[in-house]
Amino acid sequence: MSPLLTISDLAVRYGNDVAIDGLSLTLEGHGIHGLLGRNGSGKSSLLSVIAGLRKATAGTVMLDGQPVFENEAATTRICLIRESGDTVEDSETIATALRYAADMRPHWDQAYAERLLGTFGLERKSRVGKLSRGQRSALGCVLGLAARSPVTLFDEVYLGLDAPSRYAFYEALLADYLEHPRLIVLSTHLIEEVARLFSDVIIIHCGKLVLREDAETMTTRGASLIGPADAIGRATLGMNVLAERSLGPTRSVAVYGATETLLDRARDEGLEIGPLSLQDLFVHLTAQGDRK
Ligand SMILES: Nc1ncnc2c1ncn2[C@@H]1O[C@H](COP(=O)(O)OP(=O)(O)OP(=O)(O)O)[C@@H](O)[C@H]1O
Repeated sequence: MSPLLTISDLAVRYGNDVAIDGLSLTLEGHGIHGLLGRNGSGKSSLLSVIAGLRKATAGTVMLDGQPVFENEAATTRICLIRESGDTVEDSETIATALRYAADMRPHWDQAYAERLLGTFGLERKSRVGKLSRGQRSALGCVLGLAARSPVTLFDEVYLGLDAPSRYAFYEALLADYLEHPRLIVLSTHLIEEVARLFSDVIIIHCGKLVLREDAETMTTRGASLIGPADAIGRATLGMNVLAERSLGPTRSVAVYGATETLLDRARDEGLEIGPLSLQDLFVHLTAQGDRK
């Protein structure tokens, strides 16, 4: 059965610090969801509440209609791999970490885990406490992928991984997802590197949901327009202008929610129309608004 994750009016506070502020979101079926947000926007807090590791201050997280917090039936179906790489005690070996994961994870694939160790150059007998930061992250990738959990959450797992290892992770994730579709959430700051993996994108800012859109729609709705300032002014009437910049008489704008009709108007004005990358869209959408 494909999972249904329902997050309703979620709030997470640490004393007076608001990490998540009335966020509602439904994730259904299979997909690789990109979770984007600036530093301190609440990604890790959100993921740890989804995984049932932290109690929400208010609101609920339900998996297939059941609350996840203090509910083993739900939490065994959710695997969160955190940026800290806190998988097992430092004194344990990688082999032990794999054994624990095999005990905890009903869909664990030991042969796949062993292959992934080879991919990331990890040794079964190595002590976790002696791993470098990147090797710790690689172990997190192995544990998260081989768990094959119906809901798999990767929270900035790439920290410390070098570029070849990050690309190996992306390739493994995509190949394994295609063979074993599941609900994956990947939080990342390396947007351009992973954008191609996302089936949809969730952007949060100051603990609130700013945008949730499937990746394909997102690329068709965003555009950059360049041309004379007066023509830009006429063409962008009715468009959602996220950012603008002037260079002498020329102006460039980033717009979101552009329909074909509006873009036709921009073409008629002789404007140069280009794509808006996910990274640019993210930067513009999260450029304003300080946490209170
Ligand atoms: N244990 C904690 N105690 C107090 N405040 C916390 C704690 N953990 C997080 N916060 C605060 O909650 C807010 C959200 O933090 P969170 O770690 O969820 O953000 P994030 O989006 O994962 O950030 P980053 O991208 O920098 O890792 C921040 O303001 C942070 O200072």
